[in-house]
Amino acid sequence: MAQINPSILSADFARLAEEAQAVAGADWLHVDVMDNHFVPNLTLGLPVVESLRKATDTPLDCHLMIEQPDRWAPAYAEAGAGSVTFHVEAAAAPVRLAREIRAQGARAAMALRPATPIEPYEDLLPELDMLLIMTVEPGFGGQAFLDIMLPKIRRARRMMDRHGLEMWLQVDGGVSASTIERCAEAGADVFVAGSAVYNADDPAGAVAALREQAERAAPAHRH
Ligand SMILES: O=C(CO)[C@@H](O)[C@H](O)COP(=O)(O)O
Repeated sequence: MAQINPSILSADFARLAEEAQAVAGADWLHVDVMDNHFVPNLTLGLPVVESLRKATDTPLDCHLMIEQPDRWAPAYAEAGAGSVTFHVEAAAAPVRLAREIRAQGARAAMALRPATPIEPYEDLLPELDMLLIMTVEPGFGGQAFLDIMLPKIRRARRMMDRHGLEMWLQVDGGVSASTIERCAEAGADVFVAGSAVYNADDPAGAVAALREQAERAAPAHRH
């Protein structure tokens, strides 16, 4: 089942509650936390996540693009995020961190920048509920999809299947009506979309259309 997670990075930050409600049919709301160190951009932190939690029933998928995720990630789970993603490039102890996130009752996810290979982390996969393969350099919305990431998505899905893991495979960056089918064919099942949703005249309609496209393109055995 394909899941569509609109990224509020492309929303109007002065109207976050309304913007969250505009995509009430989404599976998760993707919340990009950036610290201007791990990536060259600064967005929001724990107080905003706490407030968003109260403003919407859609579960929050927090993507931490920050240094020292070992110190901060469990607090996002405590603040009400249903899923917390840390970057492996920034984590000091990814296994311990994934266990701490799960111990707080959230799903634990690990993200890879475009240049980070998946192979060294194969043994970590059972500790995770989701793997995020970035399909742009993290930091900004509205960038062009990197189709050179498609082989990595395919390899990741094969690896998960080989280990018999039910975990989710998320893609983030440049996901739109013209790229989502290639991601779904390659094995992704959770799709973050910022500009493709929030720049649309009808954000809720864009979520539904993207989901339908992804469902249609998914390999038959994944339906
Ligand atoms: O994490 C990021 C960017 O670093 C993303 O979540 C973007 O917000 C996706 O935006 P679009 O590429 O879909 O416009």
